[in-house]
Amino acid sequence: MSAHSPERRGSRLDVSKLSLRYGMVQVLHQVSLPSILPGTVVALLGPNAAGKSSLLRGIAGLSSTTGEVCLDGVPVGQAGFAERARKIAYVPQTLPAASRLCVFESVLSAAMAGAGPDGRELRVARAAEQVEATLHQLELMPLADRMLAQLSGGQRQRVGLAQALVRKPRVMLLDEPTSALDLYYQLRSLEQVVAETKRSGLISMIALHDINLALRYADTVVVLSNGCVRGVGCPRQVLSPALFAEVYGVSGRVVEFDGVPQAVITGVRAIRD
Ligand SMILES: Nc1ncnc2c1ncn2[C@@H]1O[C@H](COP(=O)(O)OP(=O)(O)OP(=O)(O)O)[C@@H](O)[C@H]1O
Repeated sequence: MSAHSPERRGSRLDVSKLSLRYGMVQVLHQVSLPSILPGTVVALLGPNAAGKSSLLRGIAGLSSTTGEVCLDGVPVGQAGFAERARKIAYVPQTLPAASRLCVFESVLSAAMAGAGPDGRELRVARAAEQVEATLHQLELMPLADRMLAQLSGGQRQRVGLAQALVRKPRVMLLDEPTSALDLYYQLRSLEQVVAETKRSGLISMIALHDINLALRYADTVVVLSNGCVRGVGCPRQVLSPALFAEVYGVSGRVVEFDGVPQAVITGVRAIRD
């Protein structure tokens, strides 16, 4: 998958034959992806129940899987859960509302979790600087002192992104990070993710339902259906009329409008099972 020239070298991510089951139900079937290089934004697409969240959780080590997830050729499972969590940040769709922390404290605790082995005072001072920079970057400073429990769904979702970015992971797994956001913050948040991905050489894998956001921001798309990969590669090539029909059950195609690729969906093709 596509490479860029990040300021800081990141890690290559390899996902090989990843399978996941919940009880008797097989949800992912030997999912393998081409190597994902540092500085790549991957959009993870597919219909409801395709397995997008399961794949992200499997890569993060939050669900038990078979197969292999490697960073620079080393299986991430070998390093233990804490080390894996330092390298791979997973952001669920919604942060739990029940928290006694304010925004600054919640992002600070994420930064501390990702901090290196320096003395505690130094770590806190450095982490606090990083929190401030991240809150500025995501336009969250006005909310810094607000309690998480008092935020709107969209505000909480933006704080979740701040918690991931501040940790400076190698891989960021974002589960529908724009589902609660207005149009402005959908674009601004993904612009920040793309900028940080390129600047730091991390890998961002983003589950999305909005094809237009994928077309606008992703270097690569992975399309899942029934737990299998149905397409992977350059968004404009993968998102063909045949794929819209077969995977989503709709008639659609990608056109260029004012220099921006857009999906035009003209209708439902067939009633899906
Ligand atoms: N904890 C669970 N226990 C049992 N089955 C589950 C569990 N979580 C997910 N599933 C099942 O796994 C399948 C894949 O779900 P998953 O959440 O990964 O899909 P998704 O592509 O993220 O869907 P959506 O777009 O609707 O969020 C679904 O059939 C779902 O019902």
